[in-house]
Amino acid sequence: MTKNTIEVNQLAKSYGSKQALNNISFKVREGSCFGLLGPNGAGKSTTMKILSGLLDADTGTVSMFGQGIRKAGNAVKDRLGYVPQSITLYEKLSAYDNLQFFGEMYGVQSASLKRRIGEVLEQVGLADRAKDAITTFSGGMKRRVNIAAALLHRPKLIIMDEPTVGIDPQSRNHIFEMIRTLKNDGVTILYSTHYMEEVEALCDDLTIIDHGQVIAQGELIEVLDRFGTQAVYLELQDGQRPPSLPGSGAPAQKGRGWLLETTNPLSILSQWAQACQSASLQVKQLEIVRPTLEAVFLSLTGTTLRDN
Ligand SMILES: Nc1ncnc2c1ncn2[C@@H]1O[C@H](COP(=O)(O)OP(=O)(O)OP(=O)(O)O)[C@@H](O)[C@H]1O
Repeated sequence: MTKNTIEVNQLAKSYGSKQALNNISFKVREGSCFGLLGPNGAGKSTTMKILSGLLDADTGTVSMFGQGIRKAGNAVKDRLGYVPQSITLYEKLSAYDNLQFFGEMYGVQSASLKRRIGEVLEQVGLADRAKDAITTFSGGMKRRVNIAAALLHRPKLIIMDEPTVGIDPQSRNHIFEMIRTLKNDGVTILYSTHYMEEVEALCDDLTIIDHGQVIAQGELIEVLDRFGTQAVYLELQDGQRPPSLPGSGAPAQKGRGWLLETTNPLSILSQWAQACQSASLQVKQLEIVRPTLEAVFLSLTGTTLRDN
């Protein structure tokens, strides 16, 4: 039977009259990467702070590694690494010295700390910058050191609050690779973001929250299939317009081609193939495409995620 590393039950939290979380529940399977997805202000950070023990919920329960977090205290904290949204590093100190500080704070044995700092810097791709002051680092590199700090004590669960906000593509790729490696090593990851494509690239399961409420959750593929609409993508030579299909609505332009949402993609695909052949149009690409999370969010809320 699958074990759950986290079980969140009916969690609610208000700040004054502002209800940030309205009875949210979800489960994170051991060894999975779980996406907590939602627009700005949805309640992601509030959830993660409660899970990390930095904030108390008003009502609801959280268990980790099979224990209620309130009672378990340090037994849970020792196995948890938390990467906050804001970067918390000493700018004038080197990456190595920062990690030494965090290692001591996390209680890493001093005999093994030096080796461990070398390992985590390697993991985040910054081994060659160990002796450089943080002030000389790019935003993305700082974020990677911030992540390295949370890995020092070899946590079995890592909670990451929007680790890729405002960073360069190279750092983003490093973070993605690192997450995949951690997952292969059996570490459970709770990953919060408002970038849909990151969840599509990294996560096995997800919960989408909006205004403090769960609006969809499950396995990624299952959520896409349950809430999304399939579509057919057609791209023609030299940006030609696609032939119109009677009774099928207008396709939307997508990149260099056109996307037609449909409940019967096979029929649309074959109608388009025949129409293009009859009209001697040169097809560059014609395929059935899975719905995206962006489309799922739009269909559930009527708004796009980034515009919120
Ligand atoms: N300390 C606070 N005092 C008052 N309101 C708060 C506080 N922290 C968060 N909120 C409000 O609670 C709601 C949820 O905020 P939260 O930071 O959890 O969202 P989020 O999904 O993490 O957003 P973001 O992606 O912008 O970080 C928002 O409306 C926010 O303004």
